[in-house]
Amino acid sequence: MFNQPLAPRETQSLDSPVMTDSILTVNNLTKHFKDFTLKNVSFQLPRGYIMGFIGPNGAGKSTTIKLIMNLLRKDGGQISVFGLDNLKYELAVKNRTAFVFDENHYYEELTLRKMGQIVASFYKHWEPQTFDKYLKDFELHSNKKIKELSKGMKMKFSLAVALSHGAELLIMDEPTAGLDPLVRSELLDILATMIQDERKSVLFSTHITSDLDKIADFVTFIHHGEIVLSTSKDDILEKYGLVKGATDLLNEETKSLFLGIKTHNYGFEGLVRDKEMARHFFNERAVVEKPTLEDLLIYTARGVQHD
Ligand SMILES: Nc1ncnc2c1ncn2[C@@H]1O[C@H](COP(=O)(O)OP(=O)(O)OP(=O)(O)O)[C@@H](O)[C@H]1O
Repeated sequence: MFNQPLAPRETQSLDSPVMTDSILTVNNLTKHFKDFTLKNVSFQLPRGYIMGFIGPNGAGKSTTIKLIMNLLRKDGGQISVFGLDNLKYELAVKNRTAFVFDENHYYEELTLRKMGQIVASFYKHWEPQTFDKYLKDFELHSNKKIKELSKGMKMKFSLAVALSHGAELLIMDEPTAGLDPLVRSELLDILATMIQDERKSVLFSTHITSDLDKIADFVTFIHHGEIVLSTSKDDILEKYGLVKGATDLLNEETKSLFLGIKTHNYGFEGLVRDKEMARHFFNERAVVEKPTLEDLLIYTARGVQHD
């Protein structure tokens, strides 16, 4: 069912949760910079799921996210959030969206309580009790100043803010970058809990693919400003295959089966889109295993570079 195109319902009611299957639809999004172009980026995030947005450094993840949040001006395409155009209904979209990114955008000298009060005034549906509950759960003392927080604590504070205004869509740009494994694991648990409310969705950009192995339902992979694939994680892990064999199996014909290949002293490893086809083709001569998302990222990036 995950691969079916989801038709967003263009209901333009602003406050009530819109019953649409797709909470975020990006269609043919284009942005030109001097040395980089985001090319016709399209994907859909269904309501109630977590999507990992992966790609190597400079692939266009932050640019796409900034365009969704209207922090950059697009050159073409459409973005609809909750079935609403993100520019035309910017305020309504922002009230229902939480944005967490890997930079501190709070006043260093303020206490968490004071900062919370200021942030509260930006949102229509601020929930003070929820905010206090998260500060407590995350062991953040409300009388501490922002500048006294560690990187992990700042991330938790951003998350407490993000989760306290009834947002249905949580967009996180590299939230796990620079966090220790314990805090990363806590963050993933929080997201998994959040998603139990089936109205909520998370778009999560990262190049730490092991985080996505644990929690993502969908994966959208961007490379050189283009979407390479956008599908359910299970679909990728079931269909794609990592082939391992002796180098003498490689010739012009067999090489064309691979999205990316790495050769070493003992043989080769390569990623194929169709595991069953590779099993059939190589028969007993090669081993075909389930890839990880990291394999997918590495081999697809290699393959595309070598085209
Ligand atoms: N304001 C800008 N002006 C010019 N070029 C830009 C601007 N913002 C981003 N770029 C370029 O766009 C490309 C994509 O950058 P982007 O930040 O979207 O990548 P990313 O996938 O988020 O990378 P990373 O994982 O390193 O954060 C890069 O080549 C970057 O130099």
